[in-house]
Amino acid sequence: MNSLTLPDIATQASRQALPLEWVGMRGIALPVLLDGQRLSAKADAGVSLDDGEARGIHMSRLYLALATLEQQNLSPRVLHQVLDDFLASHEGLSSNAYLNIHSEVLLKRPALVSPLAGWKSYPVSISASLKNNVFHVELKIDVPYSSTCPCSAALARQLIQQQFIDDFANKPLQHAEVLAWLGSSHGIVATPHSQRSTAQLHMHLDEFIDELPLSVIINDAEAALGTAVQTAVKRADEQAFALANGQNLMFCEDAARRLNLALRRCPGVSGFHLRVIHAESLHAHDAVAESHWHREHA
Ligand SMILES: Nc1nc2c(ncn2[C@@H]2O[C@H](COP(=O)(O)OP(=O)(O)OP(=O)(O)O)[C@@H](O)[C@H]2O)c(=O)[nH]1
Repeated sequence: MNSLTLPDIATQASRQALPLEWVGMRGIALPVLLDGQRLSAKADAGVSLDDGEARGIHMSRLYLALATLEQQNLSPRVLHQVLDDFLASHEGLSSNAYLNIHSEVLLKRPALVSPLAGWKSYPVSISASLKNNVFHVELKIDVPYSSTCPCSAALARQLIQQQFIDDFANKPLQHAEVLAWLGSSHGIVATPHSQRSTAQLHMHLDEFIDELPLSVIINDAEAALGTAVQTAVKRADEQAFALANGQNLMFCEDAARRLNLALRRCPGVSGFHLRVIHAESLHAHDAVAESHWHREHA
């Protein structure tokens, strides 16, 4: 039997008395409940070390406090509770606590026409902090979508008009001939370029909401954009997607403005910063627009 007590380095005095803003662990593996789904997540947990004389914080106490998140759906209230636990276990050492959770939400999406459906994953990060008793929670979501360049579409249409002039000028129009011409790549000589695009949504949430408004935000963002990327696709779905893109031409500025107006109406969102990235197929660089908003308090 070992009668020696375990050395506890954390309780020693620091050789250099200096407070630290953030001390903790990053990348802790954790199963969480998000929107009723059990998901694999990574957590970053930390506190400030205000007592500059103290050698270290107690990492295990932060780690153990995360167990709450295995059982309860992630909500501002539960995040607040975990941050309270962080601080209660570091009384006299810390006044600020931080928790970030990174995961991917899976949503089942129906096809546009066929009776099929498939899964889409959305990267999600939740950042909560308790600083000098002020609680703050933010939510980041990435939403992928398709964007077709309106300028490219107009230029392509002009080329098609020019081809029509070349082929039909001074000729009586025959319905069957025009129909065949419209269905040929000889007639429709040019197509606009489209790109897979991403909306990076960074929202500040009301602290008293019961649950994180994940699906609401994703659904509203996709509805505002109009051309969400698809999952299961048959030809009928692809044709409907081509029509949706043709009726929904957008520059990155258009996408940013639409999202701004949609997010303002989302319940539980008190402010946001959004960035849309159109990964151009015209260029090797991206077209990007950003916008932010904060609710005015009466
Ligand atoms: N503070 C700190 N601890 C570390 C670090 N790296 C590893 N640890 C270890 O984290 C472990 C848990 O620390 P504590 O939470 O203080 O463990 P403990 O003293 O058994 O737990 P309590 O009795 O609750 O204080 C210890 O074995 C530390 O050595 C580090 O960089 N800083």
